[in-house]
Amino acid sequence: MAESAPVPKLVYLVTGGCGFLGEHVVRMLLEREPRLRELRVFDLHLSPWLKELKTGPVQVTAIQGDVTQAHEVAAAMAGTHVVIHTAGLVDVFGRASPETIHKVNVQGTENVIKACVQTGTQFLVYTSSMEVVGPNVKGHPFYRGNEDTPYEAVHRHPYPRSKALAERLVLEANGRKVRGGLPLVTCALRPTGIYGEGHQIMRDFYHQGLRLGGRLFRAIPASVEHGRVYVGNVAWMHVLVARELGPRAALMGGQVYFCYDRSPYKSYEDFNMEFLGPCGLRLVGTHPLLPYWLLVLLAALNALLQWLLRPLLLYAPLLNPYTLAVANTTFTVSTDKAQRHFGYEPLFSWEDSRARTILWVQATEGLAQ
Ligand SMILES: NC(=O)C1=CN([C@@H]2O[C@H](COP(=O)(O)OP(=O)(O)OC[C@H]3O[C@@H](n4cnc5c(N)ncnc54)[C@H](O)[C@@H]3O)[C@@H](O)[C@H]2O)C=CC1
Ligand SMILES: C[C@@H](CO)CCC[C@@H](C)[C@H]1CC[C@H]2[C@@H]3[C@H](O)CC4=CC(=O)CC[C@]4(C)[C@H]3CC[C@]12C
Repeated sequence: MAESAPVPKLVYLVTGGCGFLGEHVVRMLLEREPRLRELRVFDLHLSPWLKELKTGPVQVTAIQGDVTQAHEVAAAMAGTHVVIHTAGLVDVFGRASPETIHKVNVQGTENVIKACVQTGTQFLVYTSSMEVVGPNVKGHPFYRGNEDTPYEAVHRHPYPRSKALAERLVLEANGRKVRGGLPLVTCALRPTGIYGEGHQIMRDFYHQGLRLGGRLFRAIPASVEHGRVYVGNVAWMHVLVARELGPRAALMGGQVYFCYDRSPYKSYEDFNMEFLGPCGLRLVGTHPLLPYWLLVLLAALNALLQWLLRPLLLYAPLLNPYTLAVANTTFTVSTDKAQRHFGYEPLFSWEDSRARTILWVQATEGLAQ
């Protein structure tokens, strides 16, 4: 007798579902999670593309809400089976205050955990970050590391600090009893630098290159490798984890997984040129054009200007002491933990990931910045 298709019965909620990664998670769930009955998309700002999704077989519910408001989170989560918590304030440029970053990333995560307990949601997947590990303030390289590689994770910047605190809360919550008496099963995914369709910083570099007559200038030595992962593969890992947390709770509960695929190890700038090159940009210089001490000085000057101008305007350039330190420190991942624990294989090859990203960069040409 032919096997019948599974009856869709699960309710998922994706926080931050209108963000760069969140949108890919939402679309991937609709494409590849046959057990889905309802998908709730929770975000501070709802995107217009959500309307297009409402015509399929899965009920898509858009919920405008704030993770820092416990009652809004609890109301949205009532009756959900799985929550994928991607919402976060991704700010390493000094746009938001450290207090706001903490509030959204840590308190927001605390609210999601509390809501799981209160409403009986049994599975929580948290989008953490490589930044939870490093690069650390000492600039130690992390070369082809895995989840068990010893590394001195010391942070001073509010963003990595908040992600580390939030990740700890999520992992500590594993096993806590939720409403109805079942244990909460949690796990954290740590993407390295995500790229792909919708990546704002890539778009910024592209427009900067266009303004500079089709050129970008090398600032970081080509020998400094930076881990990158395609957004579609990060989304796929979230979908798989959410699916496997039930059957493999004993193995996966309370675990962390780096998000990885077969994207090549390169410097941040050389990697970006994989996409920006075919779009007509050129990276000038085989070595950094400015000496490192001058970049450090410029980054410090930017930080000072940001502070001085704050009462008048928001000055938040890409270069600051923190972004320079991250870009200038080798941080690469080499692991198969996700493959061993839940059978993850990248859904998109490097060639596909590259081609999709190039198409997207080309399509952004002429768009307002
Ligand atoms: N972009 C990257 O390279 C990496 C990102 N991550 C993590 O992935 C997650 C998603 O990041 P991206 O998609 O890049 O950022 P994003 O800024 O594009 O998306 C974040 C989403 O969260 C929403 N959000 C922010 N504050 C909220 C609040 N108070 N209540 C409800 N929703 C709120 C935003 O409206 C946005 O739609 C974040 O948790 C981030 O820390 C981790 C590693 C790398
Ligand atoms: C010195 C400049 C010369 O061109 C280059 C500056 C590039 C930086 C803006 C980026 C270099 C590394 C990026 C970070 C990294 O990919 C890890 C991240 C993980 C996250 O969870 C959030 C984003 C980010 C901090 C990412 C931000 C941009 C860079 C610092």
